[in-house]
Amino acid sequence: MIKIIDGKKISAEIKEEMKIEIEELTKGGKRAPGLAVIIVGENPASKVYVNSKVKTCSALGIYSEKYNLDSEITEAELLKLIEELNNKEEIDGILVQLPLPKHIDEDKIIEAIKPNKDVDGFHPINLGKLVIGKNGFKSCTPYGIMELLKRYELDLNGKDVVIVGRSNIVGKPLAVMLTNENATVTLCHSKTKNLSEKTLNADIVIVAIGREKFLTEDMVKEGSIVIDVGINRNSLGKLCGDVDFENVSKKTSLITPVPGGVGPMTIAMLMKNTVKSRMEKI
Ligand SMILES: Nc1nc(=O)c2c([nH]1)NC[C@@H]1CN(c3ccc(C(=O)N[C@@H](CCC(=O)O)C(=O)O)cc3)C=[N+]21
Repeated sequence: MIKIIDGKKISAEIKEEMKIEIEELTKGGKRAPGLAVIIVGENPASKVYVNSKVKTCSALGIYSEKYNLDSEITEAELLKLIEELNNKEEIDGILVQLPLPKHIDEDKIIEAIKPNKDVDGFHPINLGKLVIGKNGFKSCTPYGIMELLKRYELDLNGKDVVIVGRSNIVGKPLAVMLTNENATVTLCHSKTKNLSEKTLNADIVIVAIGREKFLTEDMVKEGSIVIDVGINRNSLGKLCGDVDFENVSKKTSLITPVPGGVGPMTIAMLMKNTVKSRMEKI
């Protein structure tokens, strides 16, 4: 029998816990947490994610504002909106959905968000705090993966973890988080030599590169744990991860599915960061 790590179930539990926390806050006469979500342009996938974030907010009692901006908006106009939201009392978190159109500098936008409202955890200040082990916002996807491992009571002490993919929003921060929990991390990427040799020796393999069926069964050790961060559409338009689930799952002791694995955790941790931001102002 395939043993899965059920991100959908765990994210539902986390959301339920937060809902109660928010109810208590507002019952005490305090303002609810507030999240502003900004989307630029008409990317259909981005729209789906943004709508799901807004829906989750309302299910939990989080106040939200959604800004649908035209793809032609200038960088200066977007910066102006961020500045307004930085100064807006009822907004605790600001999320600018990525990717942005090419004429807008993503780094500049991220850096304009006040670090104490950067619930995505993408600002250099928050990434820096993570590296030195200080309290800041953690990027939602790696944070969600850490929470999954924790709630499945998987001991990371001295474990060999291989991450494939070195993005600033998943691979790199995840390598730091796992290191902070005493795992031995190997961060692999497109220039890595003998990748299979590394993944075959790993207790845990985490793949975040965005290529369907990239991780195959000949690349994993019997009894290992596999975490799939990929979100791809296959030729039939079906959502799939970076792992050849059908075959890899025959060897793993635990594996995350796509959908229903890491994805729902990303949204849950965004909500968690928004609540944290609110609580820190009380
Ligand atoms: N500033 C910013 N922050 C983000 O956090 C961010 C972003 N930009 N740009 C795009 C990526 C992608 N992302 C996902 C969130 C939830 C699911 C999710 O809930 N997935 C479901 C399925 C959803 C479906 O059916 O399409 C699942 O895996 O079960 C997936 C992907 C957040 N992102």
